[in-house]
Amino acid sequence: IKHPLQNTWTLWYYEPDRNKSWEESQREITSFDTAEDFWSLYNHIKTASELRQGSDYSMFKQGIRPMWEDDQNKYGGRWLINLEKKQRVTDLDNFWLEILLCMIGEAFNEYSDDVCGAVVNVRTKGDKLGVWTSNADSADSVMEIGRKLKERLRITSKTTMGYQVHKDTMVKAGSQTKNTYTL
Ligand SMILES: CN(C)c1nc(=O)c2c([nH]1)N([C@@H]1O[C@H](COP(=O)(O)OP(=O)(O)O)[C@@H](O)[C@H]1O)CN2C
Repeated sequence: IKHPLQNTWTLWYYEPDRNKSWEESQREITSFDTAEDFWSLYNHIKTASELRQGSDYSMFKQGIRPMWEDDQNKYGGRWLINLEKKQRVTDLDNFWLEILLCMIGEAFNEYSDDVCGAVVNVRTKGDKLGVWTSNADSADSVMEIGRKLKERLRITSKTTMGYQVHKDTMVKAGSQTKNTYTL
């Protein structure tokens, strides 16, 4: 039999389309709830570094849409990892896979329930990885999730990680958003 996961996860794909709104451009691909089905999906699709620039993958718990406005996201924020351009070849795909495995493997111990999902933004100006949590005010939860991420991704001080509250990002989208926590 297949190995069941604690949660069901949904993969979304975003590609910019001038004829559609941002929300309409978010496409739900498929959901899975076993380790085997995760791997067959992962091995079937392009890696993040193979996507067109401007595209995103998002993987969220089933029922949570990959957007600030979702009830599960609106009081939360994200741990954001900004990559250097050259890290697309060396780190992007490894970091993204490691984040996916942390999530489906519930690696954040008692704080795994606060994890909503993760987003990878493939951008000319530098790729970004975000892990979204549901409550920006739970400092211990946010910090423990950040610490575990840093550990599992083996992120050194070279790569910065900051936690941004979605409410702040929404109003400052495009310019620099302040980090409420940093690691
Ligand atoms: C419901 N709704 C409209 C809505 N809900 C959302 O949740 C949401 C958006 N809109 N986003 C839009 O994408 C632009 C680029 O952000 P980016 O994170 O791709 O980053 P770049 O500026 O492309 O690097 C954002 O400026 C925002 O317009 C982003 N976003 C998460």
